[in-house]
Amino acid sequence: MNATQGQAEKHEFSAEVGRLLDLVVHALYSDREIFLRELVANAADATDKRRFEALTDSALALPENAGIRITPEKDRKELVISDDGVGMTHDELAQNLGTIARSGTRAFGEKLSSAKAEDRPSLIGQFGVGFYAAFMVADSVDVTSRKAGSDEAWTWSSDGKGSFTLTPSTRSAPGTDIVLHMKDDADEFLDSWRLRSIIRKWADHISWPITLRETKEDGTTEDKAANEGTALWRKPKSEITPEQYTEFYRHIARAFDEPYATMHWHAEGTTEFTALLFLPSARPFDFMEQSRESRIHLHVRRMFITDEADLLPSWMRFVQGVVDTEDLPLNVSREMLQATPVLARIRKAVTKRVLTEIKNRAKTADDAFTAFWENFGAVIKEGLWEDSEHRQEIAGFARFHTTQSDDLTTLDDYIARMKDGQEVIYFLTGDNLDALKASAQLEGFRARGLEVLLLSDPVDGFWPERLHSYNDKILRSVVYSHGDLEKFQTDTDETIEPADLEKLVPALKEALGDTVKDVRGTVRLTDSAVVITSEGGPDLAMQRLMRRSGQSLPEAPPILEINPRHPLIKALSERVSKGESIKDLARVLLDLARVQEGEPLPDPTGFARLLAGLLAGSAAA
Ligand SMILES: Nc1ncnc2c1ncn2[C@@H]1O[C@H](COP(=O)(O)OP(=O)(O)OP(=O)(O)O)[C@@H](O)[C@H]1O
Repeated sequence: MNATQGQAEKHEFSAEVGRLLDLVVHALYSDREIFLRELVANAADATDKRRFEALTDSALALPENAGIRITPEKDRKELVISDDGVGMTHDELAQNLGTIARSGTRAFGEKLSSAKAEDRPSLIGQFGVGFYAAFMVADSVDVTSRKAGSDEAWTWSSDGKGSFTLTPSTRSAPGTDIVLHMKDDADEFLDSWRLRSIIRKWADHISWPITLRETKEDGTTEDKAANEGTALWRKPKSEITPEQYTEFYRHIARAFDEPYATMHWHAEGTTEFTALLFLPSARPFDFMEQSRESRIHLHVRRMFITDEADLLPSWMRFVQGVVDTEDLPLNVSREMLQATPVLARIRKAVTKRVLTEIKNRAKTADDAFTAFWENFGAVIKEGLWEDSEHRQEIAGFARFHTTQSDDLTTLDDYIARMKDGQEVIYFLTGDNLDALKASAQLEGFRARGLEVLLLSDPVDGFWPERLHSYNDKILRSVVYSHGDLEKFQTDTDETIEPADLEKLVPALKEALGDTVKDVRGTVRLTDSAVVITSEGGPDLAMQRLMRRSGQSLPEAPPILEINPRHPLIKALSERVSKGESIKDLARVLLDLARVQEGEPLPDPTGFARLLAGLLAGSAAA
């Protein structure tokens, strides 16, 4: 199986692979055994893939005894992992094993290099380091692969130090052999008992047979079954221990945490299926960068079919697990999967069950649910935007930050705390929680004891437009709610005489020209002098978000609102009544409002110069 003929081509690893390899090998020493989990999972994926492709091309059919073979060669200090999977071409070997395609992998490298040593194993747990984990135990690795449907085989070889070679090779049948030339200190992974226990721990549920070559006392060898391969979800609940559930969850999610919730049930009736689903208790670190599709595994009569059947809405994509049905044929094609009503029925039932589980856990309102919400709330809120069927239910258990306290609140609790006469659930959206808490937009609401929801996840810019109302209470941004403020008393503004705006407003309008849409007095401010806002359409925070996500929006000048009780506005008003110019001050005032709102300045240098001039004047005075 090793390369014997032809010229070796030398290739350099992409820079990221080099760095990742270095990190994986040096940082994760204590968790070395997961190399086997990663290689066996890859072998199983490749075998699944070939089985699926053979449905439409019988030439690719798997051999009768298809499986994964693990062979320790103690004398040669080699460990060989072979599969009958789909295999890789020359280009696929170079691409898959020489570059990093997933952006998450890059982020992983960055996170790992900055993590404390004791946190590293759990990071690796959250992330399948994949094939490169082999270099934790091997000085060098040879991968010989023949693509199903092709006669050509190639061997990829590397010592994991910057480059790899590709050499023409031979293999009697399609599939892949991975030969690990083990490090001196990795002998334990050539022992059958050790290998067997790792397989039991990590790969027991893989439905392909895994065999382990064992040497008998007389020196002959025997391939012995090493995994149980029974589908755990088919066993009665009473026969499954919590540890087995956890191990299965970790296997299917490639995770290290405990499941937060385990849902295991058998449905009978119009559609028959068994489901074993989990809510994770930790968020995979690259979760927000992963694709938006649910990855629940669909099996038909125990046989893995696909993880692309979209069995749950994408706002539930954190759910992990398996659905196994009797009601589809084993040779179900992708087209059929999309069209069959069976899948639609299963999807409905499974979604309902997960929703009920989350709702029940939300009712307990304990720390575990808060942690769950902190991990996945930003994704769940996508459902408020796109899942019209469940929108109100999601709103019922969603949690929010507010101006009231540091604890998260529900909308029901917010409503219970509403002031007499308050009809509206107020919210403010923005980029981050601290900036929101300090926003000038909140001053008038704070002064009147009106609680405001603080929404700082990117998705918060969108869903309020579709939720409209909850329990007959309208949701509205504080940016568009200043009219409501007149209805509520505050004890701060009575004592200070407001400035006369009659001359100031036209003077500001003249000084600012078409850089503003309007200038007006406001009651929404107590501490700040000015605020900018927009009228109708998306508010300024939303406009910024939309621009950042690449949408082009027409530039609309903002409205400048001024606080008649602020000393600066009073001073300006006096200047105007004395007939003095406020041209420069007006421009600084507008830019100050922009800075406060987090808006970019159109002319930062001009602003700095003007401000320096004004400061020089006041410092000299
Ligand atoms: N035994 C194999 N047979 C066929 N292709 C393989 C095999 N092992 C790896 N590959 C290919 O190489 C790619 C990279 O493997 P690697 O384990 O590094 O990442 P991954 O499996 O895509 O992701 P992860 O392991 O991080 O979940 C795989 O996606 C697959 O295309």
